[in-house]
Amino acid sequence: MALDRLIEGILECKNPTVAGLDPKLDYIPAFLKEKAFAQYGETLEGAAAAILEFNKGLIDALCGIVPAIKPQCAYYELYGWQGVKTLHETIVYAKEKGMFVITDGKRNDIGTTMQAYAQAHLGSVAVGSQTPEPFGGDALTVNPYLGSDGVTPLLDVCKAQDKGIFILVKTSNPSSGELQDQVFESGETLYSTVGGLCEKWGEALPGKYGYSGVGAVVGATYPEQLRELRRSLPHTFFLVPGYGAQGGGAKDVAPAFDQNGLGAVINASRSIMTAWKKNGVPEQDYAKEAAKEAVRMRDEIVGEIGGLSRP
Ligand SMILES: O=C(O)c1cc(=O)[nH]c(=O)n1[C@@H]1O[C@H](COP(=O)(O)O)[C@@H](O)[C@H]1O
Repeated sequence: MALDRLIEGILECKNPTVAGLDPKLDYIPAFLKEKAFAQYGETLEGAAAAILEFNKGLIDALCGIVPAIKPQCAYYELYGWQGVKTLHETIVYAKEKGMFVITDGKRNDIGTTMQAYAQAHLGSVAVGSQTPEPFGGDALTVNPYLGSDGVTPLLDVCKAQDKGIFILVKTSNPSSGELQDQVFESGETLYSTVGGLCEKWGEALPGKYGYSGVGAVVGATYPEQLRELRRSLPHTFFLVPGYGAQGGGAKDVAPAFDQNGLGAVINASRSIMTAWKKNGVPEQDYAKEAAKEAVRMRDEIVGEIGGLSRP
């Protein structure tokens, strides 16, 4: 089961974190942009080439330290089809380096369309006698707003292709409570109801460490909800964004973990990608500085939770 592979990567690296790759041209050192623009001009192609080099440098520096990356599709779509090609090339490169890839697409639609998203991001598609993998990520973030028939096509693809999904349960943004904290007549919140569905959907994808292939996204900015959901969702692995740039710290994310220091992977994007700018190091050292920040983040979180152990 796919999230077992993520858990194994976490245990090998002794690091329950994921590096978000949300590249904007502003984050990219001038020397990489100059090289790409000299070859392709100040065009979408030039931007996409600079992003690919930036990502490859980060992946080279982070692999072996961080078990996974999470590219957010929007930052690639921003640069048109050239950017989307870079998304694919980034996924392929990270997988070649042995990293687990969570494609952050937050996709959802009616069943037939969801089937297409599932095949695009986690599966394969028939083209004549061939069945190429369009993107090839290991897991996809998913919006549950359309209900079960928007999710079950993914479960079938996950089962057939050994992939996983992360369902938005309690997101990290300031307005997440507007809808997600609404209380039903039963007294249950919307986010806990969606959490319950994750447990149910996950029965189709059991894993060997007790966590299913249906994970939940719960923000680092809501530590109380993290604690509540960790207790109520024993088989649901958490993807926890909101550490770093959004203000979450090690103490905030600690309630996401179980007694073995497992059960969650904490994401940081900007704080890793832009560490070189924040710390004022020479731009050639951008990847080294990202790795330094990833190690600092790992040590802070592992220190807070008291280590990780194989169940
Ligand atoms: O699904 C996500 O990854 C996600 C869910 C959520 O609730 N909050 C959230 O910030 N994210 C994503 O996590 C990343 C956070 O980036 P930083 O704030 O730069 O670390 C972005 O790619 C967001 O799109």
